[in-house]
Amino acid sequence: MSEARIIDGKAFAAKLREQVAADVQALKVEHGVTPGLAVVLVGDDAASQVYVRNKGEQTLAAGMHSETHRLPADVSQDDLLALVGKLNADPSIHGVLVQFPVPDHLKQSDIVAAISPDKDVDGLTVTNAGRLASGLPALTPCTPLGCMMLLKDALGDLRGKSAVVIGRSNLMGKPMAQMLLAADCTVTIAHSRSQDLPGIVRQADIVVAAVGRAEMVKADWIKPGAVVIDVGISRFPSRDPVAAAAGKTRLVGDVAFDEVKAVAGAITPVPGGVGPMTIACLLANTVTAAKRLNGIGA
Ligand SMILES: Nc1nc2c(c(=O)[nH]1)N[C@@H](CN(C=O)c1ccc(C(=O)N[C@@H](CCC(=O)O)C(=O)O)cc1)CN2
Ligand SMILES: [Mg+2]
Repeated sequence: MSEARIIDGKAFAAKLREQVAADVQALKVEHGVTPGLAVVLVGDDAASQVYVRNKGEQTLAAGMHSETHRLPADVSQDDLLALVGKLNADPSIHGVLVQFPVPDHLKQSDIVAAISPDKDVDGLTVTNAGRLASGLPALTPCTPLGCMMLLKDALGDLRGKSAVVIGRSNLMGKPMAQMLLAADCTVTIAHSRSQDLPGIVRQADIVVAAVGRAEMVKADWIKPGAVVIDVGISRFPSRDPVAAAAGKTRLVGDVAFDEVKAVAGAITPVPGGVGPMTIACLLANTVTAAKRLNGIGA
């Protein structure tokens, strides 16, 4: 059997950003609306700083208004919620998100609950999660939205496919399962406590790994020809000791890529697979929110 097709999320995301930029231009010209995204970063987590900087740069590159609010790691919950309230009320802002993880003294669920569902471009509020689960128009979490785009591109029609999602987070596993269900897949949500995880995964035409354990999914877990989407990002010191000493890292997904690609039909790499889709979908969600807030048909 031939090796898996490598799904190029980086190229797909670049095309999506071009489409978003065209939509933004049309919104400006036809409606005088410039979509605006506000990102709130608490503390100095190294990876979050990179993601937030990329969000700001890509928002501007798409022609949108971008604001980044950096708060100290010891900010109080009240001060953070007050900022979210101000952004909810700001007519130049159509998307509001707080970058995760936040420091331990802050309560993630209360922060999410403070975001206006109309501006919830992470799709995390109970309103948007409920709307997704109910089959109503919703803003939906960016990473699973990106996974769905890659899956539809790889497979076309997903109807009747057996899909296993490994992971049950609000940001990824649960919305991913809802999106696959909405596409008429037969969906199983598995997780680190599932019994016989390899046996469950082996049934799947579509495997989405979002469990956060480096290289956990092995080749003998995969049905030959299955499409494998790897959402994991674990960071390790570079294999080159000189580079490692200089602080260089390498990224590893939840899937043992080198062995799984010999069995799968198609697979996303890490990096360059799902990751770049996250910010591209965030931009797309911000345009969707701007249209809905201005009563413009999406
Ligand atoms: N409020 C949110 N917080 C977090 C989210 C989120 O969607 N909303 N997701 C992740 C972080 N994230 C975006 O915020 C994100 C993760 C990864 C990438 C990405 O482009 N990954 C690249 C590798 C980049 C690298 O070198 O580190 C890839 O996989 O190719 C973009 C955004 C958690 N927090
Ligand atoms: Mg302003």
